[in-house]
This record gives sequence, structure tokens and C-alpha cells, in this order.
Amino acid sequence: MTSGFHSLIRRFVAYLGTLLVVAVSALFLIDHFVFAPALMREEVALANKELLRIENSLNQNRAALMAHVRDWAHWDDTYEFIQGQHTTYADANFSKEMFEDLHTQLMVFFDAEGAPAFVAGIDPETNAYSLCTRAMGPCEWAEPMVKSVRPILADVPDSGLSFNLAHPRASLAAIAPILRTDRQGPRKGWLLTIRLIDARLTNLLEEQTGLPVQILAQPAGSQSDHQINLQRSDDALRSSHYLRSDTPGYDLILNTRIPRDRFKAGTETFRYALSWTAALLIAVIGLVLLLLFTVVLRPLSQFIRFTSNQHTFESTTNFGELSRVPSSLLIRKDEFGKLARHFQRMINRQNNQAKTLKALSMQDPLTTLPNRRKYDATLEQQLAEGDEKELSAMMVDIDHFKKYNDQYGHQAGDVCLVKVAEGMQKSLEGTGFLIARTGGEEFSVLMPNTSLDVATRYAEKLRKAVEELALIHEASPMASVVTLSVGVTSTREAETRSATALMRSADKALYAAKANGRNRVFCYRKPEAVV
Ligand SMILES: Nc1nc2c(ncn2[C@@H]2O[C@H](COP(=O)(O)OP(=O)(O)OP(=O)(O)O)[C@@H](O)[C@H]2O)c(=O)[nH]1
Repeated sequence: MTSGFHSLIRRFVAYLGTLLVVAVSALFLIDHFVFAPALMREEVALANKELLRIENSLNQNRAALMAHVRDWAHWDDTYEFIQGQHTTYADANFSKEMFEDLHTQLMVFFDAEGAPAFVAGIDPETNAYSLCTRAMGPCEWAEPMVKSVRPILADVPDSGLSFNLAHPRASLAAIAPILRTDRQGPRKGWLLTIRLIDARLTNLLEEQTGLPVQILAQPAGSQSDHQINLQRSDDALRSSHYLRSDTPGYDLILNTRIPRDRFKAGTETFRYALSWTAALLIAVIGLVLLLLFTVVLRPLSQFIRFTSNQHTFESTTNFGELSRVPSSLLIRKDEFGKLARHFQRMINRQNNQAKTLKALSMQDPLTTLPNRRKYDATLEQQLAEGDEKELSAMMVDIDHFKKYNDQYGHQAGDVCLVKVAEGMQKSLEGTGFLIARTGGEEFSVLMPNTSLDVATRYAEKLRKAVEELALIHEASPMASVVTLSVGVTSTREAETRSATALMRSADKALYAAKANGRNRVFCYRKPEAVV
């Protein structure tokens, strides 16, 4: 038997199992090292794009503020107002509603020296509208913003300048020099407008971009490298991004939250494909093993079982006659079928040879009569068949055969033996008795289902038949022809119902025939009654 790893099925299971593990591991590695990182890179790119989109939207709002400031600063009325010539300008143009409508918090008119000449706006803390000639008194809340802008006034180009402010509040600022409508100078001052980056503006940005927006001012340096900063959770990507601010020491940070739907859908699709691939692989490998088992291994083990049984059969029977290959193998149309048929042809040939050998081993080559081996086997078989049946046997010996050999030579002796055998066969023809040559010039006859009386009559017939052959035996001291002495007995007369006892009794009878002058039949009866 094949065992352990040498078994084909175990080897195939091991190989295919390894293949499965390698394939599934490869898929997982691809997922982990190729697919997921690619999706994450795509996510980072998306986060960058979205942040940029929000920033662009903010910039557009700042550009709108800039356009508004430019309109006001390049207006002849403003030009006159900053020079103190337009006395109704303030009353005509400023009101709390105007600031609310324009979404602006503060407007500051600087004179030609850069000093705040007029301040108007809504205090973000108190929501109180104030209008002053300086950033003092009720307009003191505007002072930090005014202070942070003053140093850059001289650098503002005619087209104006807009920027982000991070202190004291996150806001958009736009500043333009005050010129005539035809853009002719000289500059008579600057107009600054501030719009807070408050809930209203972030709501607007959210509407414009479709993403949640949060813009915070914080002391510079808290976000070290001003790079995009990402934080992943299961369903969202929190991204933050530094926004340029013109307030020294402060930064503006833009935060948003991007849903990870695409990433999740991508991973789920890939994992779904992965699970199906793994399941398919397992199914294919299972099918391969099943096919392998049914198509190859099962007939193979059937063959192995058959051949190992042959070995047992061969060793327990004479001459190695083999049984037929199972018909389930013989009828196959594949290679196993071919092999089985070749095998069967070899078995047939061997069985024929075995039969011939067996026959030869049971036959006397000179007379072609069955030999002692055959006689003994048949006797044992007959005895084993039933206790009831009477079985008789005779032992036949050619009288003075040594003298025949001496007289006519050994070859003539052989011819004589053949003729005697033929004569005996002829005389017992049709009886079904077994006539065997059981010694040199000794024969035995087995007579199943025959009583001693009947057997004795056949013995006499046989003796007479050989005598009547008239085979000249000049050296015989008691006849001119070849004669026989015969001892007969039966199982009823033998000591026990056994081959040894039966033949011993027959031998005794033969001895008696010889002792009483030869050329006669004697039978053995119990108890020692020799007649
Ligand atoms: N030609 C020939 N002779 C054989 C063969 N087998 C045995 N013999 C001879 O048969 C003779 C048997 O001799 P014995 O046992 O003395 O018996 P016998 O001469 O027949 O004397 P009795 O049996 O007492 O009458 C021997 O000479 C053997 O050599 C054989 O196959 N061929």
C-alpha cells in the first residue's frame, strides 16, 4: 500500500492546496500593496482637488469683494469725500442695512497720509452699527484691523490688493487707492473693506462646493509644514489645508470632510472579486481533485487491490492461475481500460500455461495415465466428499517385470508398460474409474461409489484383459505372457476411512496375491480376512 506523502491523492491535495494558498495570498498581497495604496493615492489627489476647489471659491468671493472696493475707491464722489468736499456722502451711502446687504463688516477710508479718516461698520461682538471719523470711540473695535493694514498701504497698486486676514478674526480684506473714476491721480487715500469669514460665508462656500467647510485662524506654526493634512476614518477623510494669510504670526486653516464612498466602493468591489476568485479557485481545485479521484485514483486503487489479491491467490494455488481482471476495469475506454485488457490477455496466457503445467504435473509422461500426485489428490477429494459412499481401490503390479527388463531390455520394458496401461484403460472403459501409474511397474485404480464385490469383479476383468494381451514374457517363471497381481479393498474394509489406511489395505491384498502365486486378484476384508 502506498502511504504518507507518497500517496498520489495526498500529493495532489498538498500541491493543489499549496497552489490555492499561493494564489489567495497573491491576491491579498495585490490588494494590500498595490490596489489599496493606489486607491489611497487617488484619495489624496481628490482631497487636494477638493480643498483647491474650496479655496478657489473663497478666492472668488474675495475677488468680488475686491471688485466692490475698486468700484467705491474709483468713484468721483469718494475722491471728493476723502478730501472733505462731499458732505452728504456718508449719510447718503452708509447704513447698517447696506453693510448687511453687501455682507461686509467694515469700511475704512484712509487719507493720503494713511491715517484712517472715516470708519464705518458693524461690530461683530455687539452687532452694533457705528460710523466714526477715526477708529476710536464707538469704532474702536475696528482698530486692530486698521492697524494690521496700515503698513502695506503704500505698496497697494492702482488695481487694488486683496488678501486674507487671520487676526483678530479670519476675514477677507480688499484695499484699493482712491482715484477719480477715470483712474487719474493723484491718490487721495485708500479704501479698505473687510468681510468676515463667518458662518454666512462658510455656508455660501458649502453651497458652492457641496462640501462641509470650516476656516479657522490660529497662531502660526501649529500646523508645521503647511502641507495637506489627512485623517482617515471608516467613512470619511478629514482634510485640512493651510490658506495663505497676510497676518504675520497667524495662519488660516481650511478644513473639510470628504466622504470615502469611492474608496469604499472600490475596496468592496475588489474584495468581492477577491472572494469570488478565491471561492472559484477552491471550487476548481476541489473539482480537479474529484475528477482526479474518480478518473485516475479510484481505478488505480482498484487495479492495485486486484493485483495484490492476485499475489495472495497465486501463492495459495497451484501453478499460479490468476483470476479475471474486474469487468468494471475491462469495459473502460480510457488508458486504464487498455491496460486492463492487456493485463487480461497476459493473465489468459499465463492461465493456459499454468493449466498445461498442472496437467503435465498430474500425468505420467510414459503411459499418459494420471500419476501418483493426481491419484492421491483425487483420493483425498473423494474421501472428503462424504462418509456414506463406499470407495474401493485396487493396487496392480506387473509380475516379474525386472526379469522382463532383463530379458528384453529397458526400452522394451517401457513399451510393455504402455501396452499394459492401454489394456487396463480399455478393460475399464466407461466406468469412470481413475487408473493411475503410481510406481515403476505399479498401477492403482480408484473406484468411487463401488462396493468391494463389484470392485473385485472389475479387478478380475482387468487382470484377464492384460493376460489376454498376450505380451510374451519368456523370462516369467509362472506364465509365458505378461500377467498382473491385483490387491483390492474398500473404505468399508480399511481400518479407518483414510487414504493411508485404504492403500495400506490394498497393498496387503496385493502382497497376498503375490505371495499366493501371482497372476491373481486378492481382496482385503476386515478383520484380516484375506480370501
Ligand atoms: N522399463 C522400465 N522398467 C521399470 C520402470 N520403472 C521400474 N522399472 C523396473 O521394474 C522392476 C521392478 O522390479 P521388482 O520391484 O523387483 O519387481 P518384479 O520384478 O516385478 O517382481 P515382483 O513384483 O515380485 O513380481 C525393476 O527392475 C525396475 O527397474 C520403467 O519406467 N521402465
